[in-house]
Amino acid sequence: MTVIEVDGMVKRYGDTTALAGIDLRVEKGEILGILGPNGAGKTTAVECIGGLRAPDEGEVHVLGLDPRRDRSRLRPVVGMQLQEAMLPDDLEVGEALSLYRSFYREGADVDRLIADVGLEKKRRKRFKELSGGQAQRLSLALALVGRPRIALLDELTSGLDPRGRRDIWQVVERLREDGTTVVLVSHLMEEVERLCDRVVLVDGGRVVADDTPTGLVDRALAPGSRAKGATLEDAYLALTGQAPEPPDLEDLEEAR
Ligand SMILES: Nc1ncnc2c1ncn2[C@@H]1O[C@H](COP(=O)(O)OP(=O)(O)OP(=O)(O)O)[C@@H](O)[C@H]1O
Repeated sequence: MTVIEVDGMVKRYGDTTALAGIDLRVEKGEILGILGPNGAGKTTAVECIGGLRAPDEGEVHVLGLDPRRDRSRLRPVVGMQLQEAMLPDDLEVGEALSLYRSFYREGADVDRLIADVGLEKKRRKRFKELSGGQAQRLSLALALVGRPRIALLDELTSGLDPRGRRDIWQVVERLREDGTTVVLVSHLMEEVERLCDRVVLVDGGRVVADDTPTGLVDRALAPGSRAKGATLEDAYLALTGQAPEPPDLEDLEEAR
């Protein structure tokens, strides 16, 4: 079952075309990674899917509904982790989660969620006292507190230490076991290789590749490259035109 359908999505900010016609499908229970250089349009795409922004052109459907027009119907089933959570400065971690939990008829166990994201010792800390990584963990917990059927996670683990990253990967793996559909934006190839069933590579506001992580390596590089140790990062750099230029043979000859 297709839960997210995007057709020809265009978004402009003044003179800047952030999305130049994006098509995207996400199936139920799938973990889709969105990769791409800074400014490629990843956050804009996720914000349009989550109903925070309206595309200028094209169609977006989530569970067959319009994310903006049907926002109140989608709110209980779509959880969004944003790059920057906005909470009152003095709200404590435990209070914020209990408050958000109260918005949902059925939701996560707050104590369990706090433990899962590694915030047990910060339960009584106010939002303004959290470090960047702690605020990031809280924003993920807030996205998941209503046990959403679809989780939109923007830069899931950026700013987290290696331990924190692994904690959060386990949280996402549990979402997979529960059948939650996940869209995650990431710059970490290790994260995408570990978690994602499929990767959409966005560059310049367009989808330039859509494949499994291993399929992407095969597609981007010469046959047999994977056996020789080529990685998703190599494929990413090749597909986005960021791979280092191979040395010019004539220059090498001259240097000898
Ligand atoms: N609110 C805004 N007003 C004007 N321009 C914007 C706005 N938000 C994004 N843009 C521009 O739209 C383009 C896409 O930005 P977006 O944040 O979607 O990219 P991204 O792929 O998520 O980047 P990053 O990896 O740096 O987070 C960029 O050129 C950016 O400067």
